Amino acid sequence: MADKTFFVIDFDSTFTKVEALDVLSDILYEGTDKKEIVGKKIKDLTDQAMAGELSFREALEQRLALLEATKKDVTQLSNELKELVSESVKRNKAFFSNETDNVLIVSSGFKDFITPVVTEYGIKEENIYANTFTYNDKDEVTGFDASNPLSEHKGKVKLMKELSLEGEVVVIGDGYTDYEIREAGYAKTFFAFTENIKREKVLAKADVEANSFDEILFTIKHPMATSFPKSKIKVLLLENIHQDAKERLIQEGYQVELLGGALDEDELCEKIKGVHILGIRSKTMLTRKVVEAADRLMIVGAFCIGTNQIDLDACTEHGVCVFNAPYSNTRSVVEMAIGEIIMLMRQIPKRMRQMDRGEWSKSAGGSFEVRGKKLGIIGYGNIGSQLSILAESMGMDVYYYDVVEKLGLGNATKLSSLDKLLEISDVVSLHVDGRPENKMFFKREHIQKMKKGAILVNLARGPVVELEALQEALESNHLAGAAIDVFPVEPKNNNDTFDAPVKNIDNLILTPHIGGSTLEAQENIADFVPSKMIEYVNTGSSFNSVNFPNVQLPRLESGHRLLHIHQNKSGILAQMNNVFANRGCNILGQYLKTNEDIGYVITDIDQSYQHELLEDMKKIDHTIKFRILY
Ligand SMILES: NC(=O)c1ccc[n+]([C@@H]2O[C@H](COP(=O)([O-])OP(=O)(O)OC[C@H]3O[C@@H](n4cnc5c(N)ncnc54)[C@H](O)[C@@H]3O)[C@@H](O)[C@H]2O)c1
Ligand SMILES: O=C(O)CC[C@@H](O)C(=O)O
Repeated sequence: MADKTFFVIDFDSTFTKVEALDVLSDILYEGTDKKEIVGKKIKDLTDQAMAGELSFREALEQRLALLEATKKDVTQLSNELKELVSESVKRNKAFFSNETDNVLIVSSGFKDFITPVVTEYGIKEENIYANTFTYNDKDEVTGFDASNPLSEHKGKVKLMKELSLEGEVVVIGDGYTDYEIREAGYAKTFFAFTENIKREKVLAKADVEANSFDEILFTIKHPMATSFPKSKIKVLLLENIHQDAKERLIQEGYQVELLGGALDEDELCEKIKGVHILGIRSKTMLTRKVVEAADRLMIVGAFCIGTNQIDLDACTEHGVCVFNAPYSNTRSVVEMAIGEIIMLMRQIPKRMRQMDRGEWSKSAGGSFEVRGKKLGIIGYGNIGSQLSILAESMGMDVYYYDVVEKLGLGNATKLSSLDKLLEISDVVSLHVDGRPENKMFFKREHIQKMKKGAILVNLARGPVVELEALQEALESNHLAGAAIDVFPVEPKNNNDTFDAPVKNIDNLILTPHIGGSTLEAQENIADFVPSKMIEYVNTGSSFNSVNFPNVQLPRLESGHRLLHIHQNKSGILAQMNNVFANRGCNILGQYLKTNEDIGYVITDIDQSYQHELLEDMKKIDHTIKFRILY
């Protein structure tokens, strides 16, 4: 930023979200037939003038002729406009008062309603350049002061020439008349402000498009630039994540790239550079090498339940917050398990294969109802316990085994021995999580301990079952059937080929990891995970994160929020509070939570603080990441 920079800011659709004369027309004609007709005419005239298609004076005259306003209406207008100030202007209130000598409102609107709005932001009255209404003795608006250059065609340019500001000038606005200042050489940079409206003709002329004041301050490296602008947040979504997720994140203002399959480690190390938010499913191995190659990564979203594909320790050490969707696809998995259990008990896969081969085998041999059969569930978590309810409602006797204490639902019986469960169950269904200790958890010895003629279902994780042993058990008819949805090695995408140690068995169902692949589940996930990501970006809330201390935060109403992630060492909070004390900073609220590895401190502070405070925060010992929100 130059030593002296002036900020020339437009009012309508820039400082405020709206065009003031549109609002005035609504006030005047509310509840009458005229509201729509006059409103439309006013809007058309405004758009034509803003796009440079109609001279400003003509547009102004025609618009005022349509409005029959009084001083009282103008006062009502400014009161309404106070509520309609652009969000990013509100967020940066401190900037306007800090730069009070350098901020100029240059508008072809009217001081009569602009002044009460902008002076609340510390903008000086003498720095407001705009038209003024003329009134008759009944306080009715009769027109405008025609000697004001801002009422003329190219009025803003004329005014800037008269002002001849000494310093660098940045002009910020949504209209063509704002661009004309830059075109005439009275400004160095024209920011086309698109937070409220995007005018293509104006955008085409812009030096920079800015969809918020945050972005402007960030771009010019203003010392008060704080929150990272949303439009600079890059999101990479892999593995065909549902389109709704992409749309949700785009709506939030992020840049989003969506790719079909997974990437391997080296590809991902390249692709992840500059990415702030990564979305994956079960195929992407997010290794330490990838996390270390990520130079901007803040958040990882697993658009599924399992997070075993993610090096959570590496993420935590690097201050990357990981979310998953722990419930969104559980029902889909349960329904698939139920369907497969019935199919296998009735030998349907075998019958289908026979039919394909032209064999007609109408026989009840080896086919059973599920009613009254014993279902043994291993892993009684979100899926296992839901399966328990549905299976019981079909008349199955449910038994379960879990490594932690779990309350049995319905009439399910808890077993404290895995062997006991294997010994009695007609169907064994695996629903354990993918923790490293569960690799090859269900081995040959467990398969052999299963009842003769029993059925095995694995919709949990591929490495959990010793598939070679399963193949032998199926070939020898020790087991009557199996359904396997997950495999130790799975293809990266739908174009890759697949092979597994278990195959060519009549009563076997193999599926390509689709337990959670229903449209309902994918839509639920596409809603849940982005909402967590957005909440973390906007409020710092880590609630439901799988690796961060879970902190649920209130929305920030005023003030600034400092988010500090550090290694969990003693004395960090004391250091932090010393910084606040030394910089004379008023703390509005503070939250601290730690886990074994990291501490997460959130401090809400009053907006008026010395900017050097932010640098001090980054220098605190063992800091991993620091960011600010407002
Ligand atoms: N096939 C699919 O498409 C699909 C879809 C969703 C989930 N999943 C997988 O299903 C599994 C279950 O998901 P969830 O949401 O119910 O998980 P969860 O974390 O809610 O439940 C897992 C349960 O298993 C228990 N457990 C872990 N190791 C165990 C062991 N060795 N012996 C006995 N109990 C053990 C845990 O204590 C926990 O209660 C996970 O592996 C998940 O990744 C697969
Ligand atoms: O959809 C996926 O890729 C994974 C589904 C499932 O394994 C999960 O963990 O939720």
